[in-house]
Amino acid sequence: MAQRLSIEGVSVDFGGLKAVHDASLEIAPGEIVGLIGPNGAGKTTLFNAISGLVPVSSGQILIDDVSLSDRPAHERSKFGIARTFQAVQLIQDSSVIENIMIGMHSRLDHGLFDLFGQFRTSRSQDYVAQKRAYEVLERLSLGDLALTRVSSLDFGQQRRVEIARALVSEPRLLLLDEPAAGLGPDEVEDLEALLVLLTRKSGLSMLIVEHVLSLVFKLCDRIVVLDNGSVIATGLPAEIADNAEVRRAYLGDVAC
Ligand SMILES: Nc1ncnc2c1ncn2[C@@H]1O[C@H](COP(=O)(O)OP(=O)(O)OP(=O)(O)O)[C@@H](O)[C@H]1O
Repeated sequence: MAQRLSIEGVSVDFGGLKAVHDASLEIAPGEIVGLIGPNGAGKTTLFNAISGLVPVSSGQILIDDVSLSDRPAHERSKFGIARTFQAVQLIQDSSVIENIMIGMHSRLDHGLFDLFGQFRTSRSQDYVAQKRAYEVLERLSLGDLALTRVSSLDFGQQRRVEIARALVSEPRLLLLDEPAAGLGPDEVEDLEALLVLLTRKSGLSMLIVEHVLSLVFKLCDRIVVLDNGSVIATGLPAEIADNAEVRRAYLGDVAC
């Protein structure tokens, strides 16, 4: 099923600060797009606008031709959007499988409230949810850790669990906010292999914010560069690496 994300002239203001200014970008079905730029450029704010955590001041965010602007965050997952956060946001005292099941709520039938307003899932829904959660864990080589408490996992494994939690809602567009932050070189390689597997084999689209540029330049079909809230360049990785304005604003002499 087609799923094109279009961001058209989006601005996000915080009081007098224009965190994002008139930004436009597109992600075609199956495409992997990198969003890079210096600290404070507005990358996370744009993610938050797409996932409905901050309102846009102007502009439009569309999935195919449907505007998401007036839809609250919990409804956006029904349009096939899922995300991870810059800081790991797992319940440390709970097991891996319990954390994964939390990500399934967007797919369950929210009509099932009992007379006292308590949310109920039927036995068959519980079964389907658990089966799906185990499938995703297996896909991410986390099956053996399903019953392990999150606090006893290393950081790389916790990042993987976060991705698994985003995937159980069966998204068509995955937004990853700095998935390589805090990982060592070997873990970054593992992450790259995982992301290739998740996208290229299944047609999942991805928008990835990342400061580990070697990962972005290897993985992405296209790269969008934000600086001071504005898109200053969009292009193929080789074009971005050669772009004089991007080098001045962000890349400097970093080898890509
Ligand atoms: N909730 C908020 N209220 C006020 N200002 C904010 C808020 N969130 C972000 N900002 C400001 O908006 C600007 C963009 O921040 P944002 O976190 O989106 O940048 P970023 O590109 O993700 O940076 P980094 O690479 O460091 O994560 C910054 O000046 C930041 O201080």
